[in-house]
Amino acid sequence: MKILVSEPIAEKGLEKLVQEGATVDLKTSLTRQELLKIIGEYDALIVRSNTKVNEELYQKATQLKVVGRAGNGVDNIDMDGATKRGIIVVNTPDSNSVSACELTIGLLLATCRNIPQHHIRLKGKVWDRSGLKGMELLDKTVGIVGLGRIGSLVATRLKSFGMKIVAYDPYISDSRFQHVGVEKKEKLEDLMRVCDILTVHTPKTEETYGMIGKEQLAVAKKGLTVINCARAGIVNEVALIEALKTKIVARVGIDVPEGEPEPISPLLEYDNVIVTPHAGADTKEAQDNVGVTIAQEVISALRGEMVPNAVNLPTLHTQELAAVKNYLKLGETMGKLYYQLEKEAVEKVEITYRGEVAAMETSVISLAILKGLFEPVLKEKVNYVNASVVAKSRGVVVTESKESEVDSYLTLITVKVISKGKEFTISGTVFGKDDLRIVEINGYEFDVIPMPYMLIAENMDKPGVVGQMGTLLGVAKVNIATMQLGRKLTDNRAMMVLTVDSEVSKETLEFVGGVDGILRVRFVKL
Ligand SMILES: NC(=O)c1ccc[n+]([C@@H]2O[C@H](COP(=O)([O-])OP(=O)(O)OC[C@H]3O[C@@H](n4cnc5c(N)ncnc54)[C@H](O)[C@@H]3O)[C@@H](O)[C@H]2O)c1
Ligand SMILES: O=C(O)[C@H](O)COP(=O)(O)O
Repeated sequence: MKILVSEPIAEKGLEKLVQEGATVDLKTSLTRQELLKIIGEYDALIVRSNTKVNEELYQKATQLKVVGRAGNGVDNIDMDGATKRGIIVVNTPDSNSVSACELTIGLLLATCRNIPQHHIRLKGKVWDRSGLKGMELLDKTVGIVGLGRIGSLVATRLKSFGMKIVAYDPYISDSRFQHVGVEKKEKLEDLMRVCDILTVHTPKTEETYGMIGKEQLAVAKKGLTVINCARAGIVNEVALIEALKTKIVARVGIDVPEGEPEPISPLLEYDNVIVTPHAGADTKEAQDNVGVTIAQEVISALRGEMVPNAVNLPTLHTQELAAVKNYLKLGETMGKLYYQLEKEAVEKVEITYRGEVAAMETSVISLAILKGLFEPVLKEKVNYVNASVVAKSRGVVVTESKESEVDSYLTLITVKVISKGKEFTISGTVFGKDDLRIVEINGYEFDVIPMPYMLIAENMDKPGVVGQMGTLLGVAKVNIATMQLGRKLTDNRAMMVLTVDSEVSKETLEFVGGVDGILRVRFVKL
């Protein structure tokens, strides 16, 4: 595992990567050209907000499997490009929210009380309070745009100043507004009309970029204070400067000015504009959190495990992930069996979830099944991120259905693979906490614990076949660990599933296949 860290992360995070056996190169002052020259050597890249992870980089990054964003915002990462190539993007969305919230409050207080301006005068040995009258927060209205993680933390803290809080966020439920104790505004303009202080906490997207512009500032109360601790450009800087000139806006506090990391924003020229150089997450606590979390996630992702904060995968919280973990293993195992038993190209995959598993986040289990299905033919080129893209590109139709009830088991997954009119089915279950079992293949019933090496044979249900097979394996020094037989009395046929302790050579397989009554036999590796 070779990992390039292109921006500073906490020592603890670097240590964790090394402890997990990775070779880590910390190179935080590479030029773009230098980065592009060496990126082809690495399995993973860890960045913050200054490294542009885009098409130009992906084209050179021939080994890249994981991009770790040591932080929250992923606006510097081309997500489609990553997904297309099966590159998993992980971030640490919760690890620095408190620090970003506290800087927002800090900027808000500093802005409303002119703290930096006072500081600069006094440092210059000038004792002069004139022209810097501040504004109290008590009884003022703050308008929060984006009531997510940071917006909610800001709301909670500002309540203790005796402020009235209103918020605009069309993408969250009314109950979330109630839970945070904030008045909901249906329209952004309604919020702009009533607030004394505006603070933005949305991600930077096509929709939010410039969302606070000329029109929105035109309806604002005169003397508005604007705080942006989210991303540059969510508040349009040209409109903001115009509003400063016309005194619609009285003060501004900004953590990320346009042009980052170059200090080129025209806002820097205004005395009533306070700026910080994207320092929201720069606390020891946040960086330690972020560093350790991203190290864990990148390692898990490189090992092919499902990660809670994978940005280009269905969102899973840690608890949900713990609940589906064994089903991911089971699904992948079931998927892996198909191309090792059958040679027909897959046309359709029908997945049915029954019982307990039907109540879980099954979309990721379906991805695990597809990953397992295509892995034997595409090797490392398929993973959780691109499994459904791979299926689609191969013309495979995937359907998912759920039934809450199931006979005989508490929980059951059945995968039906359809190709050229033929159907292949496999079912599996999880007993107790983590006891995986394959319980059906093509209508034959078993209770098999999947193991790394297995022999699966179809045979005539007649005396002597099993014995001869055992003898031949013994001669070839292949030790049989377990053996199970499933039979269909209707057609005199049976299926044998053997778990063995070592690989089975082609020659041995041919001998076994030649036994009278063996219809076909396959060696399966899981
Ligand atoms: N300054 C820093 O150092 C720093 C640190 C961490 C995060 N951030 C930034 O802070 C911002 C918020 O982060 P978060 O963790 O709270 O994100 P979040 O995803 O938890 O919350 C964002 C909220 O914005 C809402 N939203 C999206 N589009 C919207 C729109 N058009 N109008 C109104 N609301 C909209 C979403 O519904 C969501 O509730 C992000 O831009 C993030 O990159 C900055
Ligand atoms: O999105 C984030 O996590 C913050 O904006 C911090 O960005 P940074 O890691 O570049 O400091």
